[in-house]
Amino acid sequence: MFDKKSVDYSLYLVTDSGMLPTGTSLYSQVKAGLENGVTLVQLREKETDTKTFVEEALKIHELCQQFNVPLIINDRIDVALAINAEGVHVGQDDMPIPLVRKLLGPNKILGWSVGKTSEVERLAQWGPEMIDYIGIGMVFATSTKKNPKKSPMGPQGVIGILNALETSKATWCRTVAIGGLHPVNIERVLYQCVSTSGKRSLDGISVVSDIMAAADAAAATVNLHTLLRKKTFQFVDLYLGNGELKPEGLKNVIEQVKQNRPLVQHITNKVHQNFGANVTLALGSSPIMSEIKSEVHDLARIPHATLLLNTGSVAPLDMVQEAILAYNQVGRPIVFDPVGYSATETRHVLNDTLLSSGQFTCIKGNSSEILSLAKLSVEKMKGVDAHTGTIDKKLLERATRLVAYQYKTVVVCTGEYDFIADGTVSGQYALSVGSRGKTVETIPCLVIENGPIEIMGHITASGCSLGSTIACFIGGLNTNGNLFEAVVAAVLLYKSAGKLAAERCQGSGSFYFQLVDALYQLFRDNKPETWTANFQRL
Ligand SMILES: Cc1nc(C(=O)O)sc1CCOP(=O)(O)O
Ligand SMILES: C=C1C=NC(C(F)(F)F)=NC1=N
Ligand SMILES: [Mg+2]
Repeated sequence: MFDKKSVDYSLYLVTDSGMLPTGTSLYSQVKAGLENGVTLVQLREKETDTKTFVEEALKIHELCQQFNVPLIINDRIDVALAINAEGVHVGQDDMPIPLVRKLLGPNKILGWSVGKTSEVERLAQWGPEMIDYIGIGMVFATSTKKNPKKSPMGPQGVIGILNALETSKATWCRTVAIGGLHPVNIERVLYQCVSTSGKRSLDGISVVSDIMAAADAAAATVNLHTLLRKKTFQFVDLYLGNGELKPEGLKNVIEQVKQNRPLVQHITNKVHQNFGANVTLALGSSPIMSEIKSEVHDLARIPHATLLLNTGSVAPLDMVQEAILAYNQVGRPIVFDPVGYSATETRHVLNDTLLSSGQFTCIKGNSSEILSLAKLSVEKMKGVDAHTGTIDKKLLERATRLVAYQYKTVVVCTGEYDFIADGTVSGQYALSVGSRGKTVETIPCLVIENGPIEIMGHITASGCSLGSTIACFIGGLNTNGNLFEAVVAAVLLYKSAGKLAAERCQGSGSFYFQLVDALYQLFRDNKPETWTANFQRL
């Protein structure tokens, strides 16, 4: 008898004979999968009559046994018992779990579809004898599941389920993600989907169409298997270090920007466009304010191209998502500015949709945007720290660290103080074991206490143009340039220029121009030792 505690959930094929390419069969697709690394199979046939289902199940079971791979039957407990399959997978609307377990006995695998944290709390109450694993989904939109009753949760929704498993102490429960999983997004899912404590990551991924609808199911499986064995997601062609900052580092960043004159594509709001273009020019870089879907792949391929995505823009969603895909595909950086993150439901949904559409290199926001991205709110924390009018620094540091860790990017939280945290954990990921010691508390983080520049808030697009500055500095790096260093340099330069301009100006009008001049001068001088802004490590 096989031991259900030793199941390998890493590459879980769920069948569907409704999408088979001509010349293939259910049997041939499953066989190709098993020969190339599938570790678990689920027979899921919604339209088949019982007689055919049982015949198929017997054949597929016999095949799985040749590879010593367990077979799970979807929904049909009677068929599972009839053929003595290794387990059953049921959904929320199928037979109640305690009854399924009663029919199966203790030694068979029982899997459950889970999409909400309340369902996790339920399974925890049932205890370790009940649910063995959960299918967390759907992660992304998929046409495979007919009339779905739930909407895509994205990698951040998966993190919420992993956190709920920890909170409810369901340590025995294994996890696979499912829904729209393909090579284009699997590394990002494995990289981001770690519980916030760092203790737990996904035990595997589950696919239907990537293999079942593949003309070459063997090649599709090999590709998936390779991604699962990789340990690093090099999502951008930069050095994702562990926060080290070399003494000459800041000077070195600007040298590279001067040398490489990066192209910075701005997809941004109307008010920021002109100022952002001028800031980009002042920083020896070349702006392009294109929102044309059909040229975005060409732009992304221009050497040192970088995307600045500011969601105050009204560019069509499909064009923005194409831009994210284009820059991710060529490993070029994207700076994301989630303007008004949750000020309105519309913005909340739009920003969450974009945040689950690709891997960002840097997220820059003001304190209220970062606090809401971290799902922390001043109100919620008010009881803890009676703060004196300004949001307390501990809360902002925590929020910056959380967002960096959960989205695996560098995060800049701007305001009275600027916090910068590096959640990229060197691009590392691993199945099941979590982050192996890299936690929210231990990722690199620093604060720039430049003192408030009151007048900064009196001109348009001052925050947005910090985004342009960060994009210029990241984009200007040579391959393997230090990402964290470039972001720190950008914020230090920007704040120092702001301070200089505030001293020189006679009002908000001249501040606008003094700021561009100050950026221009400090950039060309490239003497970081003269900059007035400085940082403290946290
Ligand atoms: C079977 C199934 N369950 C889902 C859930 O969200 O519970 S999504 C899904 C279909 C996944 O198919 P594909 O890999 O082709 O996107
Ligand atoms: C609806 C489903 C959700 N998840 C899974 C699996 F990934 F296998 F756990 N299988 C299903 N049939
Ligand atoms: Mg079902």
